[in-house]
Order: sequence, then structure tokens, then C-alpha cells
Amino acid sequence: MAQLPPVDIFDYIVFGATGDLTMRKLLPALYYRYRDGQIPDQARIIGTARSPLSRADFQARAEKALQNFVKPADLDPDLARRFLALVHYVSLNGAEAGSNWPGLKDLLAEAPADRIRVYYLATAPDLYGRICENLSTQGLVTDQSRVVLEKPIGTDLASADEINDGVGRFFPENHIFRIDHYLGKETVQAVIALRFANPVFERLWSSDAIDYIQITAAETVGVEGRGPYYDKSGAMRDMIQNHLLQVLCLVAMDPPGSLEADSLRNEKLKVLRALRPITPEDVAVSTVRARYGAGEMGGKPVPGYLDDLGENAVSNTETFVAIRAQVDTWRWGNVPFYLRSGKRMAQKSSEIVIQFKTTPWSIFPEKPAANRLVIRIQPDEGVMLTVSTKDPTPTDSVALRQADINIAFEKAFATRYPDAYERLLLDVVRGDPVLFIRRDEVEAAWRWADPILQGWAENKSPLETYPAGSWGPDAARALLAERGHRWHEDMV
Ligand SMILES: NC(=O)C1=CN([C@@H]2O[C@H](COP(=O)(O)OP(=O)(O)OC[C@H]3O[C@@H](n4cnc5c(N)ncnc54)[C@H](OP(=O)(O)O)[C@@H]3O)[C@@H](O)[C@H]2O)C=CC1
Ligand SMILES: O=C1O[C@H](COP(=O)(O)O)[C@@H](O)[C@H](O)[C@H]1O
Repeated sequence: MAQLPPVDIFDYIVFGATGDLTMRKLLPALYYRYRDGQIPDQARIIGTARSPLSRADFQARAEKALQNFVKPADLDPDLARRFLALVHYVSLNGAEAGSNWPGLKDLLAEAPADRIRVYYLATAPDLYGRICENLSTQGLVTDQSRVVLEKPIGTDLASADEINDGVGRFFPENHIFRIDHYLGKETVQAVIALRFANPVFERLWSSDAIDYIQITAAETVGVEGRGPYYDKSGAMRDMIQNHLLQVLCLVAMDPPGSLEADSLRNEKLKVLRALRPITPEDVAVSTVRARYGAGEMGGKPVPGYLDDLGENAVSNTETFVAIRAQVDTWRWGNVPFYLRSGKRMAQKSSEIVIQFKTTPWSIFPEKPAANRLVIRIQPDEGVMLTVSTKDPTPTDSVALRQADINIAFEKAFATRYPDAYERLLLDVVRGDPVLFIRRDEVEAAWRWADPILQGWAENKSPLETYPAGSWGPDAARALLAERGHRWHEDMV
């Protein structure tokens, strides 16, 4: 494998270091980058949370996280030991001015003052403003400091503004890295390469040739231990407002002038601003929301959402969303963009499906089927183009058959596909914002999502149920069928 260039020495200070995200994603991602020689031995990973842990306690938790979330074949004990030596811990309530800030200050002061500092906020977003204020009051925001904000930024436009204002008082916009881990996925970035490095696609990339587009992020997991967070969020705030809209932006945007961050973000912003509003009155027509009931996953019975939340739970939260969105631009005319995300669905599958139009006329006995381009974000990352070709069976006329041109990336490039966080965590150290979200993008996304959430809150469309292990409620199928369209799994 090509030698990857190491980044500069840094201190990564994680607020919320005992939480699920740090254990499941951040520490394993940093381990992989360390393993590949990109993290210098002088770098430090400083966990902070309120839990009163010693450094050794936290290192033991970090070790367990590596054991649980790094592939056993990739976990080298000697390397893991050296990686864990980079790990520190400070018990601290980030939201309280009188907490153990001296503990963090003293530790940071052991390194040169111009060392890169990344403050990664992996706590509930309503703490972001107060944590930044405390960092500033304590004199910990240096010229080389950046702050990373986890999603979701707020629960609507007003709360997002409050959070962005709270952080923006202490960090300039170009030092604020709003993370959306879908942008760190190799196959999401591959959309940019596919579109803008291959005229064969880009020349057809409009309503002239495209009938409709689907973007799906289906998960098999339920809410797991995250019920208290998830029930306040739901699929719209957890997945659609951020991850799926970002993917939609990359699919729908015009060519940026360059790969420079603002060039790309300006084009994404135009898409977000061109999204046709779905008013509370429209939600019954253009959206479907649902939650999973009891069902079966992998042949085993699983409980429904309410049982997953706990005894006597009451909830109006959706675990599944399907939306017919429109991008009101010259390029897209009336092409529907179907967005769908859900938990406890039949398969883990994130993909983009570009369904082309059929031929205007057929010289064959049967009308050729439309071409279809599938970009598989995960798992089985790759690209598949379905074309019509001649059926080789000898007959007295020309019969057609569909066949796939299929590129499986892992096989084609013989390389491991890194987790999205691996790329993004080091982009922050490099100070490269291209795969992060600018404030105006967050605002535009909420501006579109808010009226939908309002319509649902006013019960203007019913909360459907779907059995765990299925592809969602029948209403989601009907949303496409109205226009003669089908979800990918229903295409033969
Ligand atoms: N988990 C995931 O898969 C994903 C999570 N996110 C986002 O990441 C963030 C964290 O999520 P997750 O790890 O799941 O959440 P958890 O609830 O698992 O962890 C929250 C963390 O915050 C700490 N914490 C809470 N209050 C304070 C405080 N006042 N000062 C310092 N630390 C505090 C907790 O530790 P302690 O109680 O010891 O203080 C804990 O370490 C959220 O914004 C979430 O939306 C985004 C994408 C995916
Ligand atoms: O941000 C989130 O993403 C995960 C899904 O991420 P993926 O990379 O596995 O597709 C989702 O489970 C979680 O609820 C959400 O907060």
C-alpha cells in the first residue's frame, strides 16, 4: 500500500469520551490511522467526560473499544499498546465554568502552545455553546484550535441558529468543522468522481435522460441503547435532514468550479435552497412516516420500537421516513428524488439509484427496459449499470435481456475501505473543510425540514407501522406507485 503522509502533531480533545460514538467510531478510527503511520507518536488523544475515571481506567475502556470495534485481524497487540499510550483522560463537566478546567489546562500546557488542538464535541448538541464559552474563558482557544460539531446541529432552524451562534462567538467559521460522516464515506465521494470525471454520465445527468432518483439508507439495527436520544430525534432529524440531504446535494448539484471547499459548498447550498418546500399541508401527499412493530430479523423474532424504548413507553416518533422531494432547477425539472431511511429494515443498504428514461421509440418486439445506475454506498461498495443487450438464445427475432456492468470497488482496487471517520478526523487536523458542512447549509436543510416536522407534529399524516425486518410500510410503496415508479428492491 502507498505510504500515507503523516499529519502534524496534534492534541485531540474529545468531550463526551465515555460515550457510544467515541467508543464505537472515534477511537477505532484513530487506531487505524495510527496503524497506517499517519499519527505521530507525540500526538495525544485526551478524553473528557463527567465520569470520575483515572487515565488507566479510560485507557482500559479504550482498549475494550478497540477489541470490540476493530477487526481482530487488524488489531496488533503491540501497536494497540503504543496507541493507548497516546490516550489521556480528564474528568470534567464541559458545561460548567467551575469544573476541572485546570486539569485540562495543565495537560494541554505540557505541549508547545502552537500545537494543533482539535476540540471534538461528542456530547448532546445543546452543550456545544457552553463548552466553547468555557474553552474560551479558560484561554484554551488558540490560533491553532478547531472545533468539531457532531450532528444533529439542533432540532430545528431556531435551535440550530442558537447552537451555531453559541459556537460562532468563540470560533471563526473556518475553524468550525460540522461533521456529517456520510461525506467521509468513500463511495459518497465517489459520486463526485463518477459525475465529473466521466462525461458519459454527466452529459445524461438531468431531466432529459433521468426519470427518477432514489436515495436510501436502510439499517437493520433498531434504536439499541440510544432510545432517549432517538425518541427525541426520529429518522427525519437523525438521518434525512443531514446525511441524506448531503448525498442528495452531491447527486443534484451543478459542477463546482474546483474541489476547493467553498466552491463545492456553494453548489450544495444552491441545491438545498432549490428544494421545493413541503408545507405541513403537503406532508400527507409527499411524505410517509412510520415506526417498526415487532417482526423478524435473520429468522429471529425482535420486538417493536415501543418495546425497545422500555416498559409503558409512549411515543409519536418515526423510525422510517420516505419523501418525494423535488429540486426546482432547470436541470431537474420534475424529476422526483425519493429519499428513504429506516431502522429495522430488511437489509443494511445505503445506495443511490438513478433510473433513466426508456427509449423514445422501440425497433424491438418489446420495449427495452430503462437503464439503471446504482451507486452502492454500503455495504459491497461499488457501481452497477444495468443495460439491455441481445439475448443470445437463438430465435427468429432480436430478443433483449438485461445485464449488469458491475464494479465492486474492494475487489477492483484490492484495498480496504476505511470507515468514514478515519478520513474526517484527520481532515480536521489538516484544516481541510471540504467534507464538512458550512453553517448556511445547515440552515437551508432545516428550512426545508421544519415544515415537514411541523406537519407531522400536527398529525397531518398518519404514523404508519411496518414489521421489523421489512422494507417499510405499504404507504412507502404507494408513494412511488402513484407515478408508476418502484423502489429498487421491487424492480425485477
Ligand atoms: N452514537 C452514534 O452513533 C452517533 C452519535 N452522534 C452524535 O454524537 C454525540 C454523542 O453521541 P453518543 O456518543 O451516542 O452519546 P452518549 O450519550 O453515548 O454519550 C454522551 C457523552 O457525553 C458525556 N457528557 C454528558 N454531559 C457532559 C458534560 N456536561 N460534560 C462533559 N461530558 C458530558 C457523557 O459522559 P458522562 O456522563 O461521563 O459525562 C458521554 O461521554 C451526539 O451529539 C450524537 O447526536 C452522531 C452520529 C452517530
Ligand atoms: O448518524 C447516524 O448514522 C448511523 C448510520 O450510519 P451508517 O454509517 O451505519 O450508515 C445511524 O445508525 C444513527 O442512528 C445516526 O445517528
